[in-house]
Formats: sequence, C-alpha cells, structure tokens
Amino acid sequence: MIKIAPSILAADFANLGHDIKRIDEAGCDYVHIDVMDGSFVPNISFGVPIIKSIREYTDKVFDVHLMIDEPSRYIKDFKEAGADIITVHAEACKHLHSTISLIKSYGLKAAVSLNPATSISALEYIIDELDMVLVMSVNPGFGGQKFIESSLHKISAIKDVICGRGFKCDIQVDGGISLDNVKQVVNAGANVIVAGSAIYNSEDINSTIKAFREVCEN
Ligand SMILES: O=C(CO)[C@@H](O)[C@H](O)COP(=O)(O)O
Repeated sequence: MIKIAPSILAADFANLGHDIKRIDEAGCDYVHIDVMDGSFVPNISFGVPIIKSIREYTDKVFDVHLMIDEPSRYIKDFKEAGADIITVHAEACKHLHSTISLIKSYGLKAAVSLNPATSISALEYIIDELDMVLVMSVNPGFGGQKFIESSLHKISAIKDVICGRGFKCDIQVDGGISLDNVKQVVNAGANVIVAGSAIYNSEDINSTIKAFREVCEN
C-alpha cells in the first residue's frame, strides 16, 4: 500500500492551516513536516510551536522529519506537539540506537534517514528496530531540487535487506519526486512518497495527489 506524504515545506507559511486542510481533503496519508535547524542543514524552517498550532487542522499522521543535530534533546517536545512518526538522521545522532529507543518509548513510530552520500551500512545494527527508513534523494535543506539517481539503487538495496531479514519496515523517499519519476522509486521498493513542490506548486492539489496515487498503484 503506497502512502502519499506531501511536504509542507512547499506550502504557503502565511496560510499553513489552510494549506494543510487542502492536502487533508485531497486524501493524503501523512503530513510530512520538515524541521531544519540551520546547523545540520544550511536552512531554518520551523519548530515545535508551529507543529503544535497546525495539529488542530487535521487528524492525518504527522510525519516529522528532524534535520537537526542531536535530536534526542527534543523528542519529548515533538511528541507533545503532536508528532506520530519521528525521523532522525543517522548522521546527526551520536547515539542513534538510544535516540530510536527514546522515540519508541513515547509510543511513536521511529525512522532513520540517510543523506545521499551515506551508505546503507549505517543501518546494519538498527534497521530491525525501525518502522521506516527515509532515503534522501536530494541533499537535505531545501525543496525543489533535482532527484539524485543513485537513490534508486539505495532504495533497492534497503528493500533487499528488509526482505532478506523478513521484517516489516516502510521505505520513504524524499526529494525531487514528481509524477515523472515516482513510478521508478516505487518499482525500486519505496512505499512512502514525499513530494513538496510537485504537489504544492501544481495547479490543482486535489487532482495531483490523486494522480500520484494512480501512477504509484498502477
Ligand atoms: O526534506 C526535504 C528537503 O530537505 C524535502 O521534504 C523537500 O521539502 C521535498 O521537496 P521537493 O523536492 O519535493 O520540492
């Protein structure tokens, strides 16, 4: 089952509640929320208070992607703000295993993200604990970048590990996804699709989300 997760990084921040309602009514599965700290990534987006204030606009799953250094410092705050899934970067955690345990201790789903240049070997001793792996198909920090082709091989390699070990774990892909390349990432093994500009910059969000689902599932 494919899940569509529009990234609100591409939404109109002055009308965030309204823009979340639009993707909710269009039938998205997750609301993908990109938190950036200006240190782990060269950009600052928003944090806990904004997430808390948009929580009332939808019941959809809040899929919070933390592009921040040492995220363990803030897991409790993001849980209280309304996160359902928390993704941390392998590159940003000194103690990845304990950060994942902390996320799970709050009853949240836990995911690890890998930057484009990070090997899947970083997942070797943690993947069995995860609900999801996030493959970054652009360098994190900005929306609207070009999809990095080597991500396809990375997705397939992760899929092989998951199938080989025989457990359940979603594979999310994020960055440069459009209606033109989404089928390739699904064929490679991804089942959670993040798209920011392809959805929010489209003329009709409703039909674009439906088109994403149709392309992925057929
Ligand atoms: O995390 C990020 C960027 O760091 C992504 O979620 C982007 O926001 C996706 O945007 P598009 O590439 O789809 O415009």
